[in-house]
Amino acid sequence: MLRRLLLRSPNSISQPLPTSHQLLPPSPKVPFSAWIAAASPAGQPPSSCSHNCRLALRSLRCAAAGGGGTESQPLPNQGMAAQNEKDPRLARISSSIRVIPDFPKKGVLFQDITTLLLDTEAFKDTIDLFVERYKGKGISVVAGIEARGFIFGPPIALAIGAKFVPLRKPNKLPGEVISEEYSLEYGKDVMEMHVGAVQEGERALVIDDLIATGGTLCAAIRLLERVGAHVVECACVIELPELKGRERLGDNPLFILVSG
Ligand SMILES: O=P(O)(O)OC[C@H]1O[C@H](OP(=O)(O)OP(=O)(O)O)[C@H](O)[C@@H]1O
Ligand SMILES: Nc1ncnc2[nH]cnc12
Repeated sequence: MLRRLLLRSPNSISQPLPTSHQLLPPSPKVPFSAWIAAASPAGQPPSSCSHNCRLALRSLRCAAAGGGGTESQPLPNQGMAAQNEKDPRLARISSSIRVIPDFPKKGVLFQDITTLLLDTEAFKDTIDLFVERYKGKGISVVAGIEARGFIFGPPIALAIGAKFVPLRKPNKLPGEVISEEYSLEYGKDVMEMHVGAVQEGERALVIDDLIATGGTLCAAIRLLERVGAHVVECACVIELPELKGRERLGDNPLFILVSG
């Protein structure tokens, strides 16, 4: 699915990485240097941002189902999300994410968070936004999805006083596991979790970098629910709304920072 035409940047690590989320190139097939020149200055949202990279800090449409937290520890609803959309940190986060067309397959617009990780302020703001939302909410487990959920999950877990549980690709965890198969935008995969890592009744947060079709997060939820945990919310840096992952999650709450 080709949603927007962007130029592919070179893979060479000697090149500075462009840090523009959803930045439209001057025209297709212009040289890479022209694309760089069109990028917004560091820390500034691209001029197209208000239209092309709408910032979204949404809680979910299923909040009414009560999945957003316990009655004593409610998570903010959509009203709070609208207020947070004005948070200036979101523009920097959005503009620090690089978009690469046709990776790993033709038609996929790949949202590359490695450029966000190079921007120390944007990376810190990303973690802070999640920590501000989840601290003091009685969450005892942060479950991070391999691979990119392993980047964002551990600092959040440490900051909110929860344990970190890795949800891994098959045959990576050495102990006894439970497994769930799931489908992806570009393939199929299996997710595994160590038996005994999460206890019945624990309150879990699921972290990943991105929701596309939602298949990955659904598999994570199934794993956690199989052992009797309560998934308080799923949280991602990026949502690709056109792939309707939010709908696939049904009543499970989803919190995201930016929309791709
Ligand atoms: O919403 P979905 O359609 O399920 O897709 C989202 C998943 O796809 C990406 O991971 P990927 O499977 O590419 O694995 P990787 O992080 O190990 O590269 C991304 O990091 C999410 O985990
Ligand atoms: N478009 C995309 N960018 C980055 N990761 C993805 N995972 C699934 N779709 C993706």
